[in-house]
Amino acid sequence: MKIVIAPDSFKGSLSAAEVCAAVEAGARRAVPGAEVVRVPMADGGEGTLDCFVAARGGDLVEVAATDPVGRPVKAAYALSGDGRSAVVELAAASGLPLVEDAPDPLGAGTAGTGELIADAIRRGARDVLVCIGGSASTDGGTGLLRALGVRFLDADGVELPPGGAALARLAAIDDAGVPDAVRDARFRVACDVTNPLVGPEGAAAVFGPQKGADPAQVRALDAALTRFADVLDATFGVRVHDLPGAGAAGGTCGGLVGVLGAEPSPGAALVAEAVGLDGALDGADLVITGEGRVDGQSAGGKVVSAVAALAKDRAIPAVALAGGVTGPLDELHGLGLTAAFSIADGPRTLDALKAEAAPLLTALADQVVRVFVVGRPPTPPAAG
Ligand SMILES: Nc1ncnc2c1ncn2[C@@H]1O[C@H](COP(=O)(O)OP(=O)(O)OP(=O)(O)O)[C@@H](O)[C@H]1O
Ligand SMILES: O=C(O)[C@H](O)CO
Repeated sequence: MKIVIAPDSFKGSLSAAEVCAAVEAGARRAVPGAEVVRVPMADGGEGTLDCFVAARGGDLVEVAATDPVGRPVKAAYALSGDGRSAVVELAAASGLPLVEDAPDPLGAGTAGTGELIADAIRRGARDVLVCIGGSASTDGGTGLLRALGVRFLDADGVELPPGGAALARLAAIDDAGVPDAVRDARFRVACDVTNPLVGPEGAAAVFGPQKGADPAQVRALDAALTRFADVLDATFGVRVHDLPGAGAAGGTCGGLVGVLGAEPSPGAALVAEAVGLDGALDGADLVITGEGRVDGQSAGGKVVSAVAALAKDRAIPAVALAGGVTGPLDELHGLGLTAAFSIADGPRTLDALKAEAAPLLTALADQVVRVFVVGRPPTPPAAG
């Protein structure tokens, strides 16, 4: 019997790898001889680099980069063992926490993330997963793109300064200096939100305030991003104004799609692909996934739904184990989730559930796998 364990972390209590270990212990209690494959998962946010390294070997590579306001910062990305694939988290070099002491909503940029990508490409990566969200900037990803050789020019042909506000003066985008290695690379973007680039639901209006923008600055940034989108359209024939997800990380997704032809997708599906979950499911009898709380949101491109969808494709039952389970779960069932269970073994505080998460998870996995085994058709005797 083969069991694949592919959970997200339980935020605030267990990493995805710890969830795997606790579930495996329970599964082995129920079926000591089971083949168990652990595939710690993530949705493009926290923990993604660790999952990638666990699945693909390789290492974290630390780079001296530029923070959102131009200061030096050390940041890491993940490079696969074969050096061909990389995962870069935008928050590492361009995240909002880096500028808590110096918010600059108009001028903050994404250069550091571009420097990490450039380093990965220099080392041979041609498949780059960029996980975006949690940014300090609203620059449309222009800082990132500049680090890869793109130039953003005003009407006099002069390079614009960093930051989103300057894009109000954008007249031309020049990608002639982008090296072949960058052009040859495949970029995929895991976005943390589905907001469009501009307008009332856009990057500036919705996420500008948390980066320090006042209402007048939000209006200025929205107008600047609109200008950016217009020039992208005129230059590359790609319209990103209303593209779902284009507004992620201050419009970084829009810039990556427009200039590099990047492909935006929900994070968990991209991580599943990057860690090879599909292959791990070969011949599996049961998939166990999970996250801190399974709820209505879990259907929206999160780990549980991505795992359930892959399992459904192969007609493998998929069970989610979670700290809390709050319905309605109809959508998740429709996506392929067989059932979801909470680790709670009685009335408990959240703190107590978090403190006891590992042993409770082991006990629950044991019970769930026992039921699964009983419900299986008996294995036919071997031929001959
Ligand atoms: N051991 C636990 N027992 C019970 N509940 C837990 C446990 N660990 C985490 N949680 C709950 O799960 C929540 C985190 O959910 P999850 O791990 O799914 O992350 P998330 O998807 O980023 O969060 P959200 O669904 O709120 O956006 C915590 O706020 C907490 O309520
Ligand atoms: O970085 C941001 O702007 C938010 O996390 C939305 O992507």
